Amino acid sequence: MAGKNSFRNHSERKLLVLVDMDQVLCDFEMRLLQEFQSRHPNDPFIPLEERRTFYARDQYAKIRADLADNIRDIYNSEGFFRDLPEIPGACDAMKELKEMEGVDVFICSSPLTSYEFCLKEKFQWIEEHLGQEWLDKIILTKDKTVANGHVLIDDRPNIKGAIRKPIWEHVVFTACHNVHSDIRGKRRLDNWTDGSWRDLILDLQMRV
Ligand SMILES: Nc1ncnc2c1ncn2[C@H]1C[C@H](O)[C@@H](COP(=O)(O)O)O1
Ligand SMILES: [Mg+2]
Repeated sequence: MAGKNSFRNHSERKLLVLVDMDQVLCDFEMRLLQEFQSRHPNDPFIPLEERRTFYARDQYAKIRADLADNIRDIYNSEGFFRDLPEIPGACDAMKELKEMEGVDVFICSSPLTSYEFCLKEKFQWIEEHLGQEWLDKIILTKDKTVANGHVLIDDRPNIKGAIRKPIWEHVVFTACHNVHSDIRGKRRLDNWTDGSWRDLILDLQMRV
């Protein structure tokens, strides 16, 4: 009988890896801060090492309500998602993952509800940074708990949705806002550059 952490119920024996975009492949927080400082040089800002909430606007709202509105205006602007910088090593790791035997990798991202630019620009970012063939590897959903996979690599510490116990193991990708979060026994992946992601994948593959 399959145990709690076993993946034996899956019909395919490939490891299905879901990878988030914002703050895992692309640096949402750094660009948000740079743009905020450039547009509002006289307003207080939150340095990345002092970020705590998942949504930046929630932390800015505690300083002043209008700062939260300014933050939202930035990520709703044309070009914001298209021009996000890459998290170091992310694209090389994704390309290597895609070529790994016994691994199938998908990008799993939640678009903003105000989708005017965000939706299209997520596709543009993927095409520019990873290549056209990755356009077939995109799962865009407001509810990641309904996505099927063995593992979801995502910076959001608490991922909630319609399914109370999602099928995937959530590996928390370390980000400025979650360094101090209580992740309750979940594993972390700190970066794409020190090679530890390969150990994680090997470990997960042993259980497929
Ligand atoms: N740190 C963030 N502050 C505000 N909004 C954010 C942050 N990270 C992501 N978002 C937005 C942008 C995305 O469209 C959605 C969901 O992001 P995801 O990385 O897929 O959980 O929230
Ligand atoms: Mg994210």
